[in-house]
Amino acid sequence: MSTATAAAASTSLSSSTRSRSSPSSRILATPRRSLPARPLSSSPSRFPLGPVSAMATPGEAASRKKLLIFDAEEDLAASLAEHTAGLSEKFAAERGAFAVVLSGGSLIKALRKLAEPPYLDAVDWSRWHVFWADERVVPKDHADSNYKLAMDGFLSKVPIPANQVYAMNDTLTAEGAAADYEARLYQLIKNGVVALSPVTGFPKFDLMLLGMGPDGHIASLFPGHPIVHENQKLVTYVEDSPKPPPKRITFTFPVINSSAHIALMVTGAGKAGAVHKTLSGKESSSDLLPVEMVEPQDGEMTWFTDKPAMSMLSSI
Ligand SMILES: O=C1O[C@H](COP(=O)(O)O)[C@@H](O)[C@H](O)[C@H]1O
Repeated sequence: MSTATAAAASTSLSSSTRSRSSPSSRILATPRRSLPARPLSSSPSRFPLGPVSAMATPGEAASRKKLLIFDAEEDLAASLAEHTAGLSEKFAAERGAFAVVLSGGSLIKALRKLAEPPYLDAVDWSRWHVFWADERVVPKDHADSNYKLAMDGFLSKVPIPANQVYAMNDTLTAEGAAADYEARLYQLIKNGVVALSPVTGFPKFDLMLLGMGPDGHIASLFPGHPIVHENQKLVTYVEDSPKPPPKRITFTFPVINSSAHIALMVTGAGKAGAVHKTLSGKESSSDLLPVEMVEPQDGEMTWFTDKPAMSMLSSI
């Protein structure tokens, strides 16, 4: 486990099967398919990837989930930085680009260690292409802008070429901005900056960094909103978000679930209810929360959580 110093518990999850094993590894479920551990690159890595990533076989459809629970936020941030830097190195070596998707909210603060040594100097930032899972339809310098949040808290501190940071066009309506972002995404798929999933036919981002709201929303996909069922478009929009501001654009579930890697950062007691509903394994008669619909089709998912977020799961 890559977080040995973090006093983190590592748990592999699958929504299809749940069983118990030793308390040290606390494996709740077996992966759907067992793939041999295999190095991804012959050159030594500066950022050793954890067991989930090391087992991935590019091009093969395998869905894996891993749960990391941290005692301290510092350790979560360190692990998230290591995870991201390792994937950056892997994809830069494999395909010459690292297409990474940011969210807004508390995630950005948790990325801060990437802008510090050793990552600041060691990461090849020239390979990064940065997107947003969702954006609020406000000017880029508005306090509610996810672009501004990421720029102030992270992007301004690392040398990513400015033309590789794909912000929403803030001069358009919500509908127009979603269509514009989707058109630019199609162009970047054509150019090979973003890969295409052979499994789903949707764009396959190298890393999708997600947060989750207390209501179980991810990106701007809110519980009970019809856009959670969008299955054609890459990017859609809402004009009635229950969380302000009301107008937002968002990647759709087919895009999110086609990612090669999803890192979902969920911390705090306020999120324990949604975490419990998602991870307890109990059948629920109510509709699925958006977070429960995160299901990688062609990749791997890692939860970065803390004890307060896990507090309603007494058996974990
Ligand atoms: O509104 C949003 O909320 C979610 C969750 O934010 P958090 O502060 O509770 O972590 C965020 O992931 C999303 O990008 C944002 O637009």
